[in-house]
Amino acid sequence: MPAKVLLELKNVTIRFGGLTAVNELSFTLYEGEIVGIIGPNGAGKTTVFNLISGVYRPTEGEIYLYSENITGLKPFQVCQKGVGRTFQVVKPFGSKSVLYNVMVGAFLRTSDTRKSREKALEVLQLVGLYDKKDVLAKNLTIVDRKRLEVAKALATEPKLLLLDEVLAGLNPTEVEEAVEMVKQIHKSGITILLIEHVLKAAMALSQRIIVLDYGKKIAEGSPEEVTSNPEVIKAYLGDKYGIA
Ligand SMILES: Nc1ncnc2c1ncn2[C@@H]1O[C@H](COP(=O)(O)OP(=O)(O)OP(=O)(O)O)[C@@H](O)[C@H]1O
Repeated sequence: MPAKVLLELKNVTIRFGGLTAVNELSFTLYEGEIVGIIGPNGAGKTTVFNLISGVYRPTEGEIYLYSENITGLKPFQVCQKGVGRTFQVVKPFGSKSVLYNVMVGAFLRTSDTRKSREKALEVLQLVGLYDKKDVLAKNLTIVDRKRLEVAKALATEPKLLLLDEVLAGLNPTEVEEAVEMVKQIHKSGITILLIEHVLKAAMALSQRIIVLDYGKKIAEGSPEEVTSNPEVIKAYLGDKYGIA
């Protein structure tokens, strides 16, 4: 049986004044995929996440989740429908424990404290933070803060997880660990759409890549296909991150 369509963007455009941050973007995401969105600085990647998660409403176009038009829904409604996300800049409740922070996410699905604690402990195990459940969030290292951010999103029980640069700022060993974590999450049955600047890792993780430049999709395909695409190479020339 062919995979089910989970998410569909149809000609999505958003303008901020005179700037078209995302320009007639269309793509389809199937259940069970890991898809990466890459592109130079300012290409519109985070704006795409803000559009999907309801932070922004598109100026034009529609967004469908399991064939339901979710365009214009509020962020908590999109989250309730099964889309979890992390943010590029992580903002935990610093003076609260790791467990508390994750339970906040779990309360989206239950008002029962015991159940929310159980869910939080389960996702802490999945992201490798179980042993640090009682540590105050502000005392976590960068890599653990990223894990916490992912755990908070997972606690909302998403069907689709949007990961915004979870590998940025990590050293090579930490990147390897984080890549492993993303693979585990995917194995647990969650579809993943990720934005990455660490291109090697994005390539290693993603089955399919969408390349944005100035808000437009300039390429889509397997990692091999997009990295040999002349337009993609041109878009990255001069970008400090390079293609490698
Ligand atoms: N709320 C906003 N108001 C005005 N302009 C915005 C807003 N949000 C994003 N932009 C602009 O839209 C463009 C795309 O930004 P976006 O953050 O989506 O890019 P990005 O690909 O995620 O970049 P980076 O890799 O640097 O995070 C940029 O020119 C940005 O300045």
